[in-house]
Amino acid sequence: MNVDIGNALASVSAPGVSRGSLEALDEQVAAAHERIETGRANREHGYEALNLPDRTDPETIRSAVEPIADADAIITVGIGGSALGAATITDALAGESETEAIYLDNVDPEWVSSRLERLPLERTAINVVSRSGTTAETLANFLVVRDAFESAGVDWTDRTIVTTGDSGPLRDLSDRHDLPSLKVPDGVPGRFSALSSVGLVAPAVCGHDLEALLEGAAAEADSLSGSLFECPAYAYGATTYALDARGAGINAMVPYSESLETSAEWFAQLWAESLGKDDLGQTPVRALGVTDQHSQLQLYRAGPRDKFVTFVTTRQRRDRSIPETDVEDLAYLGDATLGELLEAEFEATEASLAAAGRPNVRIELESVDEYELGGFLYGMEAACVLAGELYGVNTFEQPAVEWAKKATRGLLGGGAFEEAEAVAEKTELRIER
Ligand SMILES: O=P(O)(O)OC[C@H]1O[C@H](O)[C@H](O)[C@@H](O)[C@@H]1O
Repeated sequence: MNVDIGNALASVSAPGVSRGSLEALDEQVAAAHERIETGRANREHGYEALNLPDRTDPETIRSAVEPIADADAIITVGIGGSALGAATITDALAGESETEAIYLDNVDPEWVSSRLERLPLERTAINVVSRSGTTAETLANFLVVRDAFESAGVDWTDRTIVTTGDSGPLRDLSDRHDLPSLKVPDGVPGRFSALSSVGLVAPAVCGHDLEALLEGAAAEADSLSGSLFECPAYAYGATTYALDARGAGINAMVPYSESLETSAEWFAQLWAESLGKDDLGQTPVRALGVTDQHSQLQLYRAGPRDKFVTFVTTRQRRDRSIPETDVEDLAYLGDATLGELLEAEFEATEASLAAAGRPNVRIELESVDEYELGGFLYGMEAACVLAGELYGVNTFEQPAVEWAKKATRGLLGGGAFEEAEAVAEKTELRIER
């Protein structure tokens, strides 16, 4: 991936970063890079994620999924980092596969039921994914999916692959039923595990090129260097950190490609859960170009100067002509294609923010294919690790999510948790019709 930070410079936007400030920040980037490289060399928790292009073996994943490789659909039962990486890849590449990839990463009963009812279960595979093996939503959904298969008279054990840690309920289930299984990589937090057994099972069943994904990631890994002026990933991570330090605490992730819509959701977890600590961090907003020009652009161009926009663009895409029209005012469209219209809208939106002095950064991909996608995933992970070093936070833990889990468990009678008692003490001020 390439990055263009020109519209984040102080000469263009407010808040903005001066070239001098970037040069000063580059010294911290160099130190952070040293720390990152040491962490990678020692395979330290979290930093190990940046070794995945070398550590992940596509053959191991492909042979594990071989028994279900002929599936017409694959249900991935997981949540957070155990679903979003795979979903980003299969949604981005959906046009290249006949296999339907769906993700059960919520416990909305109507939604789960409607998804299951639409599937030919006898030709559907299941990948249940959980690093801990104890995530309530994942286990609950797996029990529901298993029951649906049994009720339909389909042997779920023939169609299930488990991705989990060395121990825990899912590992026990896998052993008990002698299911094909893959181990989640040690030292890699879920939100950094897209390029591993956690994120590559559904893409493998969908027939996507795992080697190309990892080659793209490896090329991005090779670009990591001690200067933000030589490394696109670090340029992005450092610039977002510097913009936040100057008041742009909201980062709107706006891919100009429908196939990258899910990547904004993946990015939101990566950025929020890695950097949102010690009263620090940036708020990621999931958005989509051109669509959100008609919903959020007004705020980005004329609202508070507390945000910046990250555009993700692609140079190549399948195109389609816009037919001629007899509507005089729209005649100009008849000479264009949809791709030309999308590009013109992106350039116009990018320029409209710059004209209003609103910071924005462009991430450029050649196209949406496995190689470029692997580079993008890796690049954003490396940018996040760098930003975490600059913020001085613990990028790889997420202690704040535990409170609600304990409260949930207490509310369902899973043990005595003071968090559950706190739920009952909610302050109320109800306004009713
Ligand atoms: O893979 P699992 O152990 O099921 O965890 C799934 C997700 O839930 C956790 O609460 C964390 O917030 C996420 O970082 C993680 O990806």
